[in-house]
Amino acid sequence: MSQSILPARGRFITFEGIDGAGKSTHIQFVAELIRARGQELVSSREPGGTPLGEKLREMVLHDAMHLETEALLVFASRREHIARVIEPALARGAWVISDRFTDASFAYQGGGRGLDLAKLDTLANWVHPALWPDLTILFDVPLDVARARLDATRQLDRFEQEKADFFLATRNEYLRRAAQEPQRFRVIDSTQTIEATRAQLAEIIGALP
Ligand SMILES: Nc1ncnc2c1ncn2[C@@H]1O[C@H](COP(=O)(O)OP(=O)(O)OP(=O)(O)O)[C@@H](O)[C@H]1O
Ligand SMILES: Cc1cn([C@H]2C[C@H](O)[C@@H](COP(=O)(O)O)O2)c(=O)[nH]c1=O
Repeated sequence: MSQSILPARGRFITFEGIDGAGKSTHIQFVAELIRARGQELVSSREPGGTPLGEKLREMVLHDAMHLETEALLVFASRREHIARVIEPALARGAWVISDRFTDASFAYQGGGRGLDLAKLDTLANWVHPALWPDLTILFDVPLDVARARLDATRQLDRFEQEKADFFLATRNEYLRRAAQEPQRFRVIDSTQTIEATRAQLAEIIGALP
């Protein structure tokens, strides 16, 4: 009788933080660290990561909508992302890094917009009952630092135009989740220099089995 040997499941790593915290700056660096380990890597983002998800992203970032519509759209994008990108990649042994995942929904829709966290739990349990990141790297900065970085660089989308109390609540919800799940989260002080952050990231990725 022949025995099939399945590839070991890949790892799923997510990056989180308020807008301007610096996560996008560091994702390419982490991707290179992982590829240097000889791993196949899929680098993606949310909302987005699939053709349909990217259309939903445009709506979520630019069109005014009810806060529950916003939550449903980010989870619709996520459902597609998991089915078409994340699960197939993990199943064939590839590692997946995603610029944001469900922690962003808890932080932005829950913390920032004030949507009942129990509704977000329901959506998360429906859309991905058995999938959570193996590691979540949270880039943490005070609001004034994030705001100065954003103002210096770009045209602001619907979230980036929000006021300080929105980002304060978003950041607090991220930190609350990180404190609740210390085994999954690594919190990086993103007020450090880019070089110091890179050194910390190299340590974190290097320590992964
Ligand atoms: N440690 C740092 N020190 C100084 N500037 C930084 C640091 N990290 C990032 N920046 C700068 O801040 C700006 C915003 O960074 P980045 O785009 O990575 O933020 P982000 O968290 O991905 O934001 P968003 O989620 O809105 O895309 C960039 O111009 C980047 O060069
Ligand atoms: C996944 C997800 C994202 N958001 C928000 C957070 C950001 O403001 C944007 C994405 O932009 P980025 O600069 O590429 O990070 O979308 C959200 O509100 N809820 C979510 O679940």
